[in-house]
Amino acid sequence: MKISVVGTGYVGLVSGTCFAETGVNVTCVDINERKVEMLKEGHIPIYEPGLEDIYKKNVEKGRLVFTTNLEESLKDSDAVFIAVGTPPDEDGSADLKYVIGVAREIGRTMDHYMVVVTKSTVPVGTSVKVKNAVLEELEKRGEKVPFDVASNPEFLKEGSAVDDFLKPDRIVIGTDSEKAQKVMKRLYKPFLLNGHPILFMDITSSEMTKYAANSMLATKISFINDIANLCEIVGADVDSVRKGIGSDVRIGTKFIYPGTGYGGSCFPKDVQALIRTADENGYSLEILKAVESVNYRQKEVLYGKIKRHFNGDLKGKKFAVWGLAFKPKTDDMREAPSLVIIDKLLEEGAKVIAYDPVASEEGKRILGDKIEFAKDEYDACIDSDALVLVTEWPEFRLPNFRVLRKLLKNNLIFDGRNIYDPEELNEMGFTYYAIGRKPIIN
Ligand SMILES: NC(=O)c1ccc[n+]([C@@H]2O[C@H](COP(=O)([O-])OP(=O)(O)OC[C@H]3O[C@@H](n4cnc5c(N)ncnc54)[C@H](O)[C@@H]3O)[C@@H](O)[C@H]2O)c1
Ligand SMILES: O=c1ccn([C@@H]2O[C@H](COP(=O)(O)OP(=O)(O)O[C@H]3O[C@H](CO)[C@@H](O)[C@H](O)[C@H]3O)[C@@H](O)[C@H]2O)c(=O)[nH]1
Repeated sequence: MKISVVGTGYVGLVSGTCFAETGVNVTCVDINERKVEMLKEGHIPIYEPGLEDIYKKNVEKGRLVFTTNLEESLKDSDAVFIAVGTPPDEDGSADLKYVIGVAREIGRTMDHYMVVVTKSTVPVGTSVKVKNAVLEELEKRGEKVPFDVASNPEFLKEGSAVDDFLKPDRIVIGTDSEKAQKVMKRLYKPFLLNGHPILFMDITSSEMTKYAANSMLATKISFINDIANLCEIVGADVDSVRKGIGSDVRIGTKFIYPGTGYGGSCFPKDVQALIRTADENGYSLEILKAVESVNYRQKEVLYGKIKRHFNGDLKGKKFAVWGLAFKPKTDDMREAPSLVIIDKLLEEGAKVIAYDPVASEEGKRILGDKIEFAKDEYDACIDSDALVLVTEWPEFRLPNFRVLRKLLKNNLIFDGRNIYDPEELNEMGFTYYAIGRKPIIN
């Protein structure tokens, strides 16, 4: 089979590469010439564990190619996947200009039957817009090229995108065409050998499934963050409570880790977009509105602890921030809690020196010389007043606390992800603040 994937971001590049891994011929298309050049020269523009190996292998085999020319990519394709960005518009709704722009270009250039698949996260009704955009362009050409549309939301997570794509929990396909179903079934069969299902449904339900899934996950996170804050007030330990509730299989252990609020390019914008869809349809999604406001508040919780510890005076203090990316194993800083915490510290006249194993370059691009960048996690702590852990990279989990005690001016740690053992830090004489747990004061 042969497919085109339009957009070579986290979703497009991972999807295209993983499809190539099954033997499909894949052409990845992007309008960003620099990105396409990089990819042609053997460099991946994003950090995603495991991607480089299969990218190199499939490029060598000639099954994975890159271009800026959509028309050329569509030649002989059985399907074209639209995987471009859908950033939030000013009012919170998803901006569809890139998706519809690509649909129009497909309509202008396609010359044989194919399935036009929307993989970007798009609100209910978008596949109809995609279909109409293609039809309008075909009409302008005065040609009748047959095609079907399908909605195929993507559920991969950054940091484990390749694994998630190769071993999905389920594949969701919305389409009303049997022919399109057959093409999609054929393409996805190699990923479902683990017995996980391919779920066919109507297009509207498929589009809704993506937003409902992300909103449910965001709700779990805001719920546990709210509970964590209450635990602190009443003297409970949220880590015990998390384990206590998570062992009930109806609740489950995943996505109930409290922290500094959810970030990234998906939850914040998708929760907002679903609230907006409901508003437009005369319905108010009360739970999601609370999820959003709890998350907004949560991003400032760690900063609040820092400010209170220093009795409101942060002027001239220096903080070592560990972790800039919105989560471990990615270089993505979109909506990262680190940005909120750093901004707040700088506003109060504090200095920040940050270290991230992968996102430091992205940090330099976004923050410029507003903060300093350390060469490693220990370097960041030299003469800092406190360590502020924001992103739980694996290499931050077991630092040498004896060394930290020597480097830091005060034995003081603010842990935004509850990764350290309070008792161990107490024994070592640290003052330790975490989320939803009693502080250790030494
Ligand atoms: N990042 C994730 O983890 C994730 C997971 C599931 C779903 N999604 C959804 O998938 C979509 C893409 O997300 P992403 O994170 O990969 O975005 P991204 O910003 O990383 O990449 C989008 C790419 O599309 C390209 N593009 C824009 N217009 C184009 C055009 N007309 N022709 C060709 N290329 C074009 C851009 O240059 C860019 O490289 C979004 O709707 C997002 O919500 C993202
Ligand atoms: O228990 C948890 C789990 C996650 N987070 C935070 O939630 C955010 C999002 O994390 P995660 O979901 O792992 O990463 P994403 O790459 O944003 O993936 C989400 O968004 C994608 C884009 O739509 C979906 O495809 C995925 O299924 C969905 O998990 C990050 O800031 C995490 O730190 C928590 O605070 N506590």
